[in-house]
Amino acid sequence: MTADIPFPAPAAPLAAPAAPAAPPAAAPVPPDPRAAVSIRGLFKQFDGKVAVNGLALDIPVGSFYGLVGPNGAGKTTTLNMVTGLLRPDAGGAMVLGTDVWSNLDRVKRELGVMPQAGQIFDRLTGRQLLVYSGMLRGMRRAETVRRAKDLLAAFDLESAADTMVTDYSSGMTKKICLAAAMIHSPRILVLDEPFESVDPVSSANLRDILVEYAATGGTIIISSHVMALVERMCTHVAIINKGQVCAAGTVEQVAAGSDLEERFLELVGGRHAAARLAWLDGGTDETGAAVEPAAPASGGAR
Ligand SMILES: Nc1ncnc2c1ncn2[C@@H]1O[C@H](COP(=O)(O)OP(=O)(O)OP(=O)(O)O)[C@@H](O)[C@H]1O
Repeated sequence: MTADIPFPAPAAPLAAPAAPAAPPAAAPVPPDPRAAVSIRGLFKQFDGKVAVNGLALDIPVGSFYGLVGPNGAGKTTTLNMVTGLLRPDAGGAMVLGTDVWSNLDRVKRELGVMPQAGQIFDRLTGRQLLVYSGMLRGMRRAETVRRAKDLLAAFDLESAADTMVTDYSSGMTKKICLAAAMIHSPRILVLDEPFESVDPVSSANLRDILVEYAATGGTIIISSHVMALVERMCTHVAIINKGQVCAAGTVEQVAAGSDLEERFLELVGGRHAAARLAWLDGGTDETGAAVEPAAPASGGAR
């Protein structure tokens, strides 16, 4: 157990969130070893630009946790640091009481991380990819073959089981990536935009699989831009903006009696009057004069 290991502090002063002038900042809350994931002071910058800025969050065991935020808010960078794919500049995370960066192998056994399409061996067939993913996790071949069959059926991919993944549609690729993350029955699933490009029928099936998984005590962390989906499926949500958590809790707490999307817009801001793209009507220029179609270039093939 490594619950008492303090997370590394930044070596030099970092562009941490501005502290209020008064009252003095409270003592930092230590990470919670009972949480599925407990994040404290997570910080990452790329070329001097801060992507994640001292982020802290506790994700309870058995929750279906949605991370939402505008483009570039730092969701993927946070998930990459929590899952051991990217080393933080400062701060850290604990997974089921184990510090991520001092026990990476142990932490990885607990996690099922959905790979991105560009991170898989797509010249394997769907079935081969699943068997490979299971065996990579130390599972016996016979067991991986059995589970691969179940997963292919659950994700409606049986007819494409022996087709190379490179020939899958983007929705099918998403599904096989999710299946690959689940084959070793991890206790925590981390899914970056799992429903993107998945058709409504497959989405509904996928939702059922995830809800069933959560009912058995599994924890699911998804990032998504689809607020209605988060509101419908997730038990908890964190709104992330500019590399920090600006609200977190159960969906009801965060929505605070409003629609989650309304609340998101309220907290994140960024709405502005629609730009007038007058030329979109296709007929007039800025003076209101009719726009003539350009004459075809002369000298072309006749
Ligand atoms: N490898 C990288 N190199 C340089 N900058 C990066 C890198 N990864 C992320 N960033 C920057 O960090 C910031 C946060 O990016 P991140 O991908 O974490 O946001 P996000 O919330 O997942 O966004 P989206 O919803 O658009 O996927 C962005 O400004 C992004 O440009």
